[in-house]
Amino acid sequence: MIDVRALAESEFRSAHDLFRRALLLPPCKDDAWENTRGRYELGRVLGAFDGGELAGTAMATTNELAVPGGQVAAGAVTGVGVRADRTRRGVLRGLMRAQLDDAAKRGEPVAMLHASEAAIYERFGYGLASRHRKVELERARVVFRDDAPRGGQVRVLDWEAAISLLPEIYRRCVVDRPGTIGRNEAWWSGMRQYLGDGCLVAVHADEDGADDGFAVYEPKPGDGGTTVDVHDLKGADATAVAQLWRFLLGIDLVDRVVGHVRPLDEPLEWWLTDRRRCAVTEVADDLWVRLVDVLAALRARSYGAAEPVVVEVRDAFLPDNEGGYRIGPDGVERSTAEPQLSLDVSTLAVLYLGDQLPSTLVAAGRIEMRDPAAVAAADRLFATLETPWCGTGF
Ligand SMILES: CC(=O)SCCNC(=O)CCNC(=O)[C@H](O)C(C)(C)COP(=O)(O)OP(=O)(O)OC[C@H]1O[C@@H](n2cnc3c(N)ncnc32)[C@H](O)[C@@H]1OP(=O)(O)O
Repeated sequence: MIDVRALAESEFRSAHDLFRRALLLPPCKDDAWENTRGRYELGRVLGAFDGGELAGTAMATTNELAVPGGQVAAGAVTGVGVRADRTRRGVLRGLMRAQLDDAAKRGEPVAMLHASEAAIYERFGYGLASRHRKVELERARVVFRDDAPRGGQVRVLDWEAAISLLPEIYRRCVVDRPGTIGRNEAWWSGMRQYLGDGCLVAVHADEDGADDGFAVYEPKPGDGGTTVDVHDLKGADATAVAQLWRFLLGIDLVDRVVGHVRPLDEPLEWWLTDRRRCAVTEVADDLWVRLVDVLAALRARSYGAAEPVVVEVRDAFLPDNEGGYRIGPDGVERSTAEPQLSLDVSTLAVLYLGDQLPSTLVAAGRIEMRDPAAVAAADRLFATLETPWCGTGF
């Protein structure tokens, strides 16, 4: 019999260590715990007990998610782990049940996570809502085109000097793109701990001297030359982002620059005279999203101009969501009209931020098409200008 309850603060560290062991990592050291404990929110850290012993844990932190045309309250789910000697007997299922029920009680329409494995979370209604890519560039062979955006100034700071600036730049400049989430103080101190001491920060200021972008990067010497790993690069506009890349690709003695967790639509290759110098070496899962309250979640985003479409949603894990929804540019309502499209709630999550169009998921067999005319309308409703991207680990 598995019992799930919210843990007391005094139990957080053992939950964290259990999570780390599940990820095959050693227990947390005292100083690292000091930087980590702030992420644990009382009431949102769950423990699953089997025979009175802690067998698994999952937590969520209160956050917001940018969706097309707006923001929605979203719990950021993390710290999910089950003891290796207690797996495959329903511990995670019990934790997911308690966590999604709690999110519903809090009135949080969306839950989100980064998944360790792609096969775990769909059964609980999560769908892959955004993806990111990795890019690798040989510095000596990169030349920026004359028409690539240019302007402002980049200055280099060490982490201690930069940390007072970055949260504010992030808050002001990185807001609209679907998939963006908030970064609180605890997140930034966790980031500091995660990064090595060799990390540096480049800050971009626009023509008026206002800071509007930053890159956190780490030069790493190795046998094949020196690589700069770009861990985090965000900017208010294309000029800030292009200028930061120009800076990183211009650092002396560097052989290779690797951008991790970059948005799929970043136009880096289009800024170069030879686009093949920017090698995309990986496209991977970014954010998984769960629509906890389908009506509220659908209402939180905007839609393109098209005829409304009636969509039937199936949701075995949270059956209150099941039924028809009329989705149109003027809003979303529950509907008892004959559905034109039918899909699982996890597939709706794939559409939610605009990463995939309905027509793609019809072709994939993930959406049942009852009225073919509805597919083109659904594409126009769900399409977004920017590709979704979270780019924030948690
Ligand atoms: C957001 C994050 O924190 S991601 C990090 C997730 N944690 C990890 O990857 C750490 C290592 N793994 C673990 O701790 C565990 O194996 C977990 C958390 C992935 C799964 O926990 P369990 O208690 O074994 O899962 P549980 O027994 O409740 O299984 C529920 C269902 O998921 C399936 N499942 C569980 N783990 C996996 C997996 N890794 N791959 C595929 N299916 C899985 C089970 O087969 C079961 O399927 P069913 O619904 O068809 O019966």
